[in-house]
Amino acid sequence: MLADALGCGFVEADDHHSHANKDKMSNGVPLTDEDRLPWLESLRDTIRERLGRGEDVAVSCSALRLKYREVLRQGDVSYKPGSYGACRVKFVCLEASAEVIAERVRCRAAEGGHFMPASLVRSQLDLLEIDAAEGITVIDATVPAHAIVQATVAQFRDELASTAR
Ligand SMILES: Nc1ncnc2c1ncn2[C@@H]1O[C@H](COP(=O)(O)OP(=O)(O)OP(=O)(O)O)[C@@H](O)[C@H]1O
Ligand SMILES: O=C(O)[C@H](O)[C@@H](O)[C@H](O)[C@H](O)CO
Repeated sequence: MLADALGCGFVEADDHHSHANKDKMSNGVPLTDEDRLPWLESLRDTIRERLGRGEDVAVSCSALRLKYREVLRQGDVSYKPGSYGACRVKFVCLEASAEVIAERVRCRAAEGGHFMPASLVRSQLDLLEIDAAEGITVIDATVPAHAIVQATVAQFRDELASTAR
């Protein structure tokens, strides 16, 4: 929905996970940083390729830790570590309580549509870290999806305009 609103391409980060990573998560075992590195590098390369072609892209991704986001920010070849504001790779954090998130994941797992069990939600939230200096946009994810998109686009238009090349 966000990609449509921005008129850009879309990449689902889960499509970049190896079979081994997906199997691990299906079995209720959290991934390690080592498991995640090749996945993040693959996403970084995809972002780099798209930006290199002059395209924008929206990526849905559990970029939980600052060091994961630093890999993704390298998708902008001009990125200097720590210069968050100047980076073409922007993040939006969809915020909801642990209960709301676990319930959504449970519903989705019950529909049989996803490898990720609700039992892993706690380990994901335990890893989530956002450094205030990053200036990440935080959006309330408990409102309807179209309102989330609207709020995100409003934020992104300004931010993207300021780093457009
Ligand atoms: N704004 C919303 N209001 C109510 N339910 C929502 C909202 N957004 C998503 N959901 C529901 O939450 C579940 C998970 O949503 P979705 O698969 O889009 O999340 P996701 O961020 O892609 O998850 P993951 O990163 O774990 O794959 C779905 O069942 C979806 O219908
Ligand atoms: O880094 C990870 O542990 C994974 O990317 C997970 O976060 C899941 O794949 C995601 O939450 C389901 O979409």
